[in-house]
Amino acid sequence: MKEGSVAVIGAGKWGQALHYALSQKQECYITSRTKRDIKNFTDLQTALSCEYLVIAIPAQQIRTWLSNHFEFKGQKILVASKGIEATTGKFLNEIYEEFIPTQNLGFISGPSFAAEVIKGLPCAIVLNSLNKQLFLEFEKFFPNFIKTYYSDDVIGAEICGAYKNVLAIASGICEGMDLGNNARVSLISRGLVEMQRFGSHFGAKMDTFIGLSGAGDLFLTASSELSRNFRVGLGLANNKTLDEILKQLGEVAEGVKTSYAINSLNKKHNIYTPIANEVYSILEGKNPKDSLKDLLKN
Ligand SMILES: NC(=O)C1=CN([C@@H]2O[C@H](COP(=O)(O)OP(=O)(O)OC[C@H]3O[C@@H](n4cnc5c(N)ncnc54)[C@H](O)[C@@H]3O)[C@@H](O)[C@H]2O)C=CC1
Ligand SMILES: O=C(CO)COP(=O)(O)O
Repeated sequence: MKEGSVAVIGAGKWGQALHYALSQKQECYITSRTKRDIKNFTDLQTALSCEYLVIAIPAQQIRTWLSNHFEFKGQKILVASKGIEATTGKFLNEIYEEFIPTQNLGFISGPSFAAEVIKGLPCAIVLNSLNKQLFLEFEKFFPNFIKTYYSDDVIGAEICGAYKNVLAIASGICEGMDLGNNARVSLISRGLVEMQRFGSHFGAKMDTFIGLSGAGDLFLTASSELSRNFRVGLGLANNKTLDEILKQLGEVAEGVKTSYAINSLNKKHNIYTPIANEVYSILEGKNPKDSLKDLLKN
């Protein structure tokens, strides 16, 4: 293993933005399935031989990718994806822990649109790990335009990052239906309460929901067309089919599959999640106008 070396795995929007950020202070490799014209692009084996890996592949592909390509040789990992595995209802930390010791795992959360990070615009994120030493090692790779905070609430960060994508779809639907600012902000506020209720069931810490990982990322994603999930919501409100919307998007919108995961988890654990339920139902064909009526019922 090349000591001190850093690589990003996955050259989508977020992988490329993180590669740009992490290249400011040191050399940083990047790899993906198809070759890209990016500085320090390398093959997978070279990337996997680095000591520090930042993995930015979509949540639903992680298990297969780890099974097929990854061999643990002591690498330290920062997970950059946001989502819940739809087939199992597992949070991303649970999947990674099947392959990698907990002490070697960290998770990025917080409001951070790739499109702004890649321009070097300032932002603040959280690096979540049960191992504070890991945070200290990764922290020094981040450039001056990114402020990094530490948290040991891995499960809280994972739930916030995944749940806010579903709420961003809901907010996009609200915007697409022209329901006004009062409606959108009511939805976001009640969404935060719902996300907290869901998270507390799984042991997330309350503080996480009012910080960058929770309210921060929710406010960002649920209020901007820069969010792919928000744009999925806009499309649904305009009666486009999900297939059409995703084809046009051409990038991952994690909230779609995560809605299915949350739908299974809230049924299994009997958690009251009215907004996520309506997003799931709309994805399954319910008319958004009927969802609105149901959400407004006292
Ligand atoms: N774009 C953003 O602003 C942010 C994205 N994220 C999260 O980062 C993750 C990735 O998102 P983006 O890069 O934006 O998506 P994207 O749609 O731009 O790119 C996804 C990339 O994943 C890789 N990939 C897809 N399937 C794969 C497989 N089977 N094996 C290996 N690699 C595969 C490919 O390199 C592809 O380009 C998502 O979980 C997303 O929620 C988190 C924070 C910000
Ligand atoms: O997580 C994000 C910003 O923090 C990106 O959100 P979208 O995937 O909805 O674009």
